Order: sequence, then C-alpha cells, then structure tokens
Amino acid sequence: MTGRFKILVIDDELIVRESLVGWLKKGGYHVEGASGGREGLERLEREDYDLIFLDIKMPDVSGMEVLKQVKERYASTMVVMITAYGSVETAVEAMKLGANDYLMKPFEPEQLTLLVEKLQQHKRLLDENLLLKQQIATTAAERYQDIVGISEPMQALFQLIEEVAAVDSPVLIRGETGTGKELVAKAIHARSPRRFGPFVPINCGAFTESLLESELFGHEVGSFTGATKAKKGRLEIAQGGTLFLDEIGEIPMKMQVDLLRVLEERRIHRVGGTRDIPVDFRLISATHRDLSREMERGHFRQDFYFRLNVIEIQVPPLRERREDIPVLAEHFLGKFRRETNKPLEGFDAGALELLCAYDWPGNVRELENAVERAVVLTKGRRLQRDDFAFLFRGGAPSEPHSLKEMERLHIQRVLSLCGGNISRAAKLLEINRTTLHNKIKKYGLRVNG
Ligand SMILES: Nc1ncnc2c1ncn2[C@@H]1O[C@H](COP(=O)(O)OP(=O)(O)OP(=O)(O)O)[C@@H](O)[C@H]1O
Repeated sequence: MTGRFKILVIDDELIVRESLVGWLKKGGYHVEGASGGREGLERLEREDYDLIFLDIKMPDVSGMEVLKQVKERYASTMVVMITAYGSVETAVEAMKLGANDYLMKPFEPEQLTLLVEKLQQHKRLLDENLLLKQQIATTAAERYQDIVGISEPMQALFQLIEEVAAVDSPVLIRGETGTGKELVAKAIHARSPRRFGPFVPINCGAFTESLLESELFGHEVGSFTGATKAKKGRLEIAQGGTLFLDEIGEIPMKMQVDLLRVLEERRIHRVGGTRDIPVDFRLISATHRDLSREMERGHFRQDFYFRLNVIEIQVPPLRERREDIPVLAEHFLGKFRRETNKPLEGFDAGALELLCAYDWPGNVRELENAVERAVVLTKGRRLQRDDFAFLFRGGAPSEPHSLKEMERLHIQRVLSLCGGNISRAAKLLEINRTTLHNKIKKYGLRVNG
C-alpha cells in the first residue's frame, strides 16, 4: 500500500530535503525531491503525487505561490508546509489557502511517520468519497435509463421512447453506427409492458446466411451435420419479450421472406422441423443503412420494410447534438476511472474544446473509446488536449503506430474502400464477418461508406 503513495519534497535546503527524502524512503514510500518551487512545479506537470512537503521560504518561487498553483491545478494532492520556528503565522495562512498541515523544523522521524500515516488515511477516505460522488454525478436530468444526453434532440428522443414503449408495434431505429441504437431498443423494452420478458438481441451482420437462419429459427436434431441436439432460436427465446434485430440491412433477401412470414403468421418452424411453434415477441430492428436506397438497389424487400417500419425512430449523430459531448465524456471518464482506479480529476478546458469540435464519425462509441484510450495512456491528473491528439492524426500517420493502431487504420481504410460492405471487407481482410464485426465495435469504426 505504502509503495503506491507518492511524495514530493520541495525544499531548497539540501539537508532538510535529503533527510526528509531519506526518512520517507525508509518508511517504504515512493519519494522524490525538488530543490525549489520551479523544479517542484515542473515535476508536478510530469507526475502525480499524493502528498507534497513544501518549504514556505524558497528563493525562486515561494512556497505560498506553489501551494496556490497546486490547489488550482492538482486539487486532490495534499500539501504539508515546512516552516521554521517563528513563522507559524505563515503556516496558518497556508492552511487557510488549502494546505493540509504543517511541519515545524526541526522535526523528529516519528512525528513525520505519524503525520504521513494520518494523511494517507485521509486520502483513502477522500478517494472513497470521490468514487461515491462520481457514481451519483450523472443525475437523472442527464440520463434516461442508461442513455446519457441533455441536448434537445435527446430529450425529444426520451419522450418518443416513452410513447413508443406503451404500444406493441414494430419499431425501426435508424442512425449511424455507434449512436446508441441498441441502448434505445433496451430502453423501449425496459419501459414496455413486456419488460418482465427477455430482451433478445441478435446482430444480423455477424453471421453467415445459414448460421443466421439457425440462430433465428433454431434447429431440430439432424437438420445439418453436427446438429446433435435440438436448439431453440432467438425468435423462440424472445417469447413474451422483445426481439432486437440489429443491422437488419444485412439480412439476406431469402431470410427477409421467412421473417416476413413469421411476423404475419406468428409461428415458426425450426430448421429441419415441421412442428408449428407459436411465437410472441415485440420486434425492434435497427440499421445504419439507408434502407430506401437498399430497396432501390433491390437489396431489401419493400413489404418487409413496411412491416418493420411501423414506427420509426431516428437517433441523431453526435455531431448534431454537441451539447451532449461534455456530459458523455464525463460519464465515460467516470466509468474508466472506476475501472482503472486512476485518480483523474477531469478534463481541462482545452481537451473539452477539442472533443466538442471533433466530428465523431464513429459517434458515441468512438467517444467512449477515445476517453478510454486517453484515461489509460495519460500521465497527468487531468485529461488534456494532447491526450486526444490521436483523433486528428487521421489516415496518414506521420509517426509510428502501435500494432493495434495500424490494425484500426487498416480496417477503416478497407471498410471505406468497400463502401461499408461488411462481407466484401471481410473477404479482403481474410477474416470472417463476426471477427470483422467485433473489431469494428472494438475500434469504433465507421461502416457507412
Ligand atoms: N447516449 C448514450 N449514453 C451513454 N452511452 C452511450 C450512449 N450512446 C451510446 N452509448 C454507448 O456507446 C456504445 C455504442 O452504443 P450502441 O451499441 O447502442 O450503438 P449502435 O448505434 O447500436 O451501434 P451499431 O450501429 O454499431 O450497432 C455502447 O457502449 C453504448 O453504451
């Protein structure tokens, strides 16, 4: 535990500095020394410290000035002022400015140990408190179910979800990749009379035609080689609940006919079976494709389209609701802070400005990935503009990239080359569609052309 507690001693007096550093090191703490205010501030720029011992009197930048800057920029770092006998008043002044305690020269090692232990305890309590605050930070006003958003289009969307949830008609959710279509589908289910039934999602783009058929309809024993057991399909599993067909635009024409029949007759046959099985689910589907164009091209059946699209919901792209960017960024920061246990304080103004200016072709998923990456890689306490510089590096990297990044860029290029056609891109990349799909999700890539 003590190994992770980091201390910086800022004192221009060599003897005081070295004895403090020495004692604290013996206590098992990670300690560094700085010989003046300026050097101390430079170190703080580069690294996080839990505690600073700070001499009040220093020739270059005074202890009081350093204290002010620390409180402004690294609010959660604790500060103990080091003061000479006779200048207690200044120490008290410093405590008014936010110092946690003071240590009067000369001091004994025991005194020091007790003080550090007390502050360590204090820090633990603060961290727990911070965590609690983060957990309740995203207030009800900012989220609906699990959907975070304060913009007008999102407020209108929440209202629409509420209305749509009350009826049982099929819903088609449209929106670019990563806009939160699945979250919307889940929210509709969670507010609907079917909420006690299952929510069964299936990504139609992630299977080959025959696998998709068996996933949806299930199969009987012996219906194909390897079918040693009968299996329920998702249409059956969704009994009493909601079936969510994601990437409906990827469904092959023949299966569109089969599904259309199911929606009309409310009965299915498993693959290889003859038994009529009644099904009862609400259908929500989603697509990032322009289905009217797909119909014109002869890739999507009109009758099927009308069946799906009884109620249509559009989820706007993130660039059309930029007010949501800061709240979403904070929301994801909270999430990844909890996951990584990094004591991050937030975004600085430059970082937020940059996030709000960026166009987010991969929408909320891309923002989520970007915040995760910044949280993992940052060396500072606040996420800064530089932590998001990778967003603007684009497809022409001028500096070496990690293997992961090369993969991300390569897949994005191939996807654009194939105009967003997943099957074609998967073929070119020599991976299967499921793998490609998972990578698209993982990297928050754009699929639509
Ligand atoms: N408004 C939001 N609030 C919080 N998280 C969000 C929001 N919108 C999207 N997300 C998150 O972004 C990610 C992508 O969302 P989701 O999978 O719902 O998008 P999608 O539109 O269904 O994407 P695709 O078209 O690629 O399937 C998820 O991790 C989701 O939790």
